[in-house]
Amino acid sequence: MRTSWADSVASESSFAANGDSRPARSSYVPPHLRNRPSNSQPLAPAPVEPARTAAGARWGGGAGRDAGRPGFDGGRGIGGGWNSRTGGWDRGREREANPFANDDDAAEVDFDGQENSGINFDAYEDIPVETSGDNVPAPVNTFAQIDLGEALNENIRRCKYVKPTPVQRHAIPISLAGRDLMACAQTGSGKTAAFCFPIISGIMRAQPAHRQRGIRTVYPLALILSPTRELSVQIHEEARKFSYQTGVRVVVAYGGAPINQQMRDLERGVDILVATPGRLVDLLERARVSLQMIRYLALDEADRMLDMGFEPQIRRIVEQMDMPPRGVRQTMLFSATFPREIQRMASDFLHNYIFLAVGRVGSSTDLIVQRVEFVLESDKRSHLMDLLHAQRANGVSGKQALTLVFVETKRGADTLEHWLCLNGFPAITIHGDRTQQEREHALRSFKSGATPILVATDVAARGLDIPHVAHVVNFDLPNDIDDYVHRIGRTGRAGKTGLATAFFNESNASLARPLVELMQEANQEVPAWLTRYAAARASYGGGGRNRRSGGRFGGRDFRKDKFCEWLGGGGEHHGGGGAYRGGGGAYRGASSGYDGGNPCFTSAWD
Ligand SMILES: Nc1ncnc2c1ncn2[C@@H]1O[C@H](COP(=O)(O)OP(=O)(O)OP(=O)(O)O)[C@@H](O)[C@H]1O
Repeated sequence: MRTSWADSVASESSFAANGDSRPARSSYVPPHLRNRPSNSQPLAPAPVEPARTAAGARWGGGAGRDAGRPGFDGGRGIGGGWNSRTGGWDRGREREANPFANDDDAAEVDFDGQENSGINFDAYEDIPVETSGDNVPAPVNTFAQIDLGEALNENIRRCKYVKPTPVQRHAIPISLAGRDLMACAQTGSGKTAAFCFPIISGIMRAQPAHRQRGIRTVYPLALILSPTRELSVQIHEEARKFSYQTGVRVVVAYGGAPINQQMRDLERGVDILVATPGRLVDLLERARVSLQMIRYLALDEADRMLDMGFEPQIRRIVEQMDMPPRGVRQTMLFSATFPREIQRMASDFLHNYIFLAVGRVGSSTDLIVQRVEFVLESDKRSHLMDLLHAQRANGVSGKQALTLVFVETKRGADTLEHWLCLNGFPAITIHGDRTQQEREHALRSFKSGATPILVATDVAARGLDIPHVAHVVNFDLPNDIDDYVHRIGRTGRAGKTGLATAFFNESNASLARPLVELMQEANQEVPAWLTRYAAARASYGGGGRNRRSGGRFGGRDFRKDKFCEWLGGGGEHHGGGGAYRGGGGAYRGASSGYDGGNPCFTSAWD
């Protein structure tokens, strides 16, 4: 049980905001069950009807993009007529809570004095985009150019999305054409919608599938996997907005929350299942979920999902259960980073896929001012204090801007939080030793501004879309440059600007070189002392662990490297002998061979 001052302040303010005098812990409701109408009945198990979501009237027949995939009923082709679908919610459409209901409340939170320049996707206009693969569908410029269906278009309007972001402009037509996709695009650039829109629209337009019947087993049509519970909750919330009143039902399942509740929710019908791998395996083993009907598989933060920690679970889910094989299902992998080794492994899951790279690695970093300061371990706390004081002094009415502080260990997070609170800075932590309730409470308290400093381990590094984060501090730098990219990407999202400060010392020497290169690519000012560190490292041949996932771009299709190897010219690309590849010149020089004369791949510049 948390007892810190910050917690009590945050909990009090959140109770007050809810007009609720009961303590949150005793009234805990999992996030996916919130926002239901207050008079909704307790969730009694609904009559089990596994085929229900497929049974309603769906789109009329016609040749669809899935037509070529065995096992799929035909859907309407793109541009076909749209009818009202009454599948997922046909027995209780009136009970579908409005997922936009809380948006106005959120807008009322007073973030005066914090950076909020509004959505400015023009900032991404001149971002280079590269695609490779066979017959790449052309990008679109507007949502109107894509026939997503009126209900989904209405939700796009409700989300206030005026035009698609670069990754959406390219990825949506690719996915709507039924192609497998590996997409690498900057943090905060709208990847969630890029995979959700085609899935929702595809389910809406397809003929009802003949689903299996099981006693209590459900048969989702789409599976979205993400590495953390909070990210799954966030994707679920987004997907519910996108699918509001479309008849497509989205359910979330993640660890740390009561499984019985999640099973009851699943029994009410599921078209799209958003899940963390561990909880999904549990549900599969209990035969509560079957993957037999999966048409769409999306892995968010795909490089993380396929790294050593998660790979066995993902292989089990995708290859060893009852999911249709690649080529039959459609598979979409998304991340801001895609190391080459992971791409190679990921290709096991894909069929004749298109690789899409939008911008540089972490290239939202043009919007994020990156600073690196040399700070000895023993000076870190006082240095942080200086930053926070300065920030408070600069904020309107002395308010603390939302600041996310990354540390390496869970223990480190707790001690830093305690110390900050003792020194008058309201802080709260999120890490793997906290209960799920504590984790969700911490996020809510931070998002609302009640506790403006969140001390986090890498559990909060990926995917979380927290508006108004003004400053990310890498109190402890990560060992891997890709982790740095994701961490700083918690600010400077959706076209806004942000600030990222890193405390660097001897113990981070292995990161010097990739950090310098990343900063140079993002037109950041690199301190001379850091360049010297990087040069010293290079002369030792160090930095092998931190192979960047691409040079100028968010990623580089590893198939092209393979092609160059075959031509006998691959050495340069790999920085031979395991040394960090890139260093600017060698890599960039090699990229001329990358674009030209490759008979296997088309390459489109945007
Ligand atoms: N077309 C759009 N117009 C306006 N806002 C958008 C658009 N698409 C997405 N957004 C908003 O941009 C923000 C970032 O989107 P999202 O979380 O999907 O980014 P991401 O690319 O998945 O980031 P990360 O790599 O950190 O996971 C969200 O608040 C989302 O609502």
